[in-house]
Amino acid sequence: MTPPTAVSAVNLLRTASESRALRAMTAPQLAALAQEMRDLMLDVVARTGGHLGSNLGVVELTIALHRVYTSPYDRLLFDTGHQVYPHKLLTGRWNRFAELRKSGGLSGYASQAESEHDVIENSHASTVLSYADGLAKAYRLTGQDDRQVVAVIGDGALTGGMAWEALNNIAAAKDRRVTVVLNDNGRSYSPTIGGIAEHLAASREGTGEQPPGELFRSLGLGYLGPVDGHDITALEAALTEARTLGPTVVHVVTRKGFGYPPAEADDDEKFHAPGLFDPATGRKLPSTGTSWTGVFGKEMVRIGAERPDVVALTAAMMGPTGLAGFCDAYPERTFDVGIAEQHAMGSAAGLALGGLRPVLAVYATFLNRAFDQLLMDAALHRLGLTVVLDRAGVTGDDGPSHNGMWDLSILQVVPGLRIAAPRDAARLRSLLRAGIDIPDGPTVVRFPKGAVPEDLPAIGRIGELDVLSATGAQDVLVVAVGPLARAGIETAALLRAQGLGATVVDPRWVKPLDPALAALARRHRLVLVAEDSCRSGGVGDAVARLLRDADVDTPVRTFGIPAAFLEHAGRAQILDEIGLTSRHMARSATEFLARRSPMRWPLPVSLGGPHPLSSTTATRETAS
Ligand SMILES: Cc1ncc(C[n+]2csc(CCOP(=O)(O)OP(=O)(O)O)c2C)c(N)n1
Ligand SMILES: CC(=O)[C@@H](O)[C@H](O)COP(=O)(O)O
Ligand SMILES: [Mg+2]
Repeated sequence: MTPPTAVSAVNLLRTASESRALRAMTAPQLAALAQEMRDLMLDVVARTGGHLGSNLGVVELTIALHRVYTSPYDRLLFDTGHQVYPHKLLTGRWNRFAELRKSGGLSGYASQAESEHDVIENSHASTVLSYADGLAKAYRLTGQDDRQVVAVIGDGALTGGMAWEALNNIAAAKDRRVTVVLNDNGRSYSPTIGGIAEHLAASREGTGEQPPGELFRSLGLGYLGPVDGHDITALEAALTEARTLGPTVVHVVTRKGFGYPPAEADDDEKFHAPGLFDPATGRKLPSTGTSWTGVFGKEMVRIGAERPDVVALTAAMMGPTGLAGFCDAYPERTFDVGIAEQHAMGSAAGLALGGLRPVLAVYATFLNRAFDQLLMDAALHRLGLTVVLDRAGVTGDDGPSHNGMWDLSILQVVPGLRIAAPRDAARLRSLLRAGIDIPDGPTVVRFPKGAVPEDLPAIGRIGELDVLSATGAQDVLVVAVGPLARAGIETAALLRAQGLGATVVDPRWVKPLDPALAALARRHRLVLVAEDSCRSGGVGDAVARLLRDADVDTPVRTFGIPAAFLEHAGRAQILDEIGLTSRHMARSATEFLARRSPMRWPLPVSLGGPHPLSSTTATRETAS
């Protein structure tokens, strides 16, 4: 087969997953292909958002992988999967790449539905080696020993404990074909921390007392490297050698953001997830408004000045979780533990035992990793620590594994844990402070991704419940959790237009719920609960249980995220699709009440001020 020219080779790759086409390319053609891949990724990610630095860093590595191995017969596995854009371009998705992260378009992570070449969709770090271990065992038991299992893991993901649990097993199985490709760019978002990072740096730079890779050799693993991760020839030589060996680590040294100067110059995060930007200059488009993360970060700096016992922890996401300001102000009181949420929670328990007041900030979806530590290390010992869950609720574009939709369900069963869901910046600041002030058990404060809405003042307070509005008769009690307070208000307005009265409350603390909610519910004909979290076992179910336990038989309708993996799409689109909007809630209530019986007793007057109805001649209308 005559070697195609660079352009025709790219065209060939544009239409088919042709590792043969790749193998036929000459070095100049491969260089041209690599450049075309970088140009395309830059152009698209600048417009769609997504991951840039990590993908720019693995272009040559991915080309070499697809030239040495034959995917999908050989399995190419990628940890976290945020660096699979080159893999997608080389496996027949070049012409779809412009739809990256768009609804119905390409996922920003691996996707089995997109391609037989894709395996791990989870986007949660440090799992790839466990898949490799299991796959290799399966191939051994099913007589498919000739299938190579290649696991690409970043130096950041290698700081996750699960990776070492897997390595412990892989190292012991000399007869299984697992190649670990360690993509070492020295960074997670920011520089990777800890002894592992220091060992890798010493291996990269040939410094330190130990020979390169001693950490792996000492486990009985093979080690090849360090290899220049931007030299396709060197990469292919190492990978080809690794194919002939037992379980081996190929230590590949890459540069995050390689080939795009603004990314390479970005000392903070190397354009890890830069948002939208001008590809010509690298200038990031300013985000609109203040973010929830920003409000949290600023309040932490203020709290840090007032409370010298407050310390902060992050799992390799100092910037993304808003702790960079606290770290700048109080570096000795800030701990980046690597991508190690379980250890972060355990270390926070130790810090609390030592008399300090830890605040651990993680994305809500990654809390799942540290559930047992929160339960058995923090709650069992009634330790005063606060877990701040950013990206709580539907995030959308990052696909099913990134929605922060499980915390309000799994945390319901943690004894003594208190959970706050602020509806706006003012409540975030006050609830964060209240949470940090609770000394005898863990607290959680959760808020969504993106811009924080305007403050939404209460018109009254019943116990812990903020009353946001009370209009008309006592038909519907809307319990709106966190930022869905605004949707709750809108629901009440829509109900009013139907001649139905509604009371909207924000519980602020969703665990434990204030028992006053049951008494309030008793006075209404229907309770709606809206939560930006999974319906199964969430706040809605907790409200229903509270009412049952109080012998209140007012029906409860819950609105939240279904227990499903939601395909990637924008947040607003997803909320509409799952019916988590005021329109859906109002319609559901109206239809329900249209089928139901008469009114209940009048709303209590003492709402902390004249009942808004006292000044109007609201009529007691029942839905017709
Ligand atoms: C359990 C978990 N925690 C945090 C994250 C957020 N996250 C996504 S990519 C990343 C950094 C990964 O660093 P590395 O593995 O070195 O890959 P690189 O981006 O450097 O290629 C982090 C922390 C995650 N995906 N999973
Ligand atoms: C891969 C990962 O876990 C994150 O990088 C993800 O992209 C979400 O990040 P943001 O919500 O900050 O965009
Ligand atoms: Mg890295």
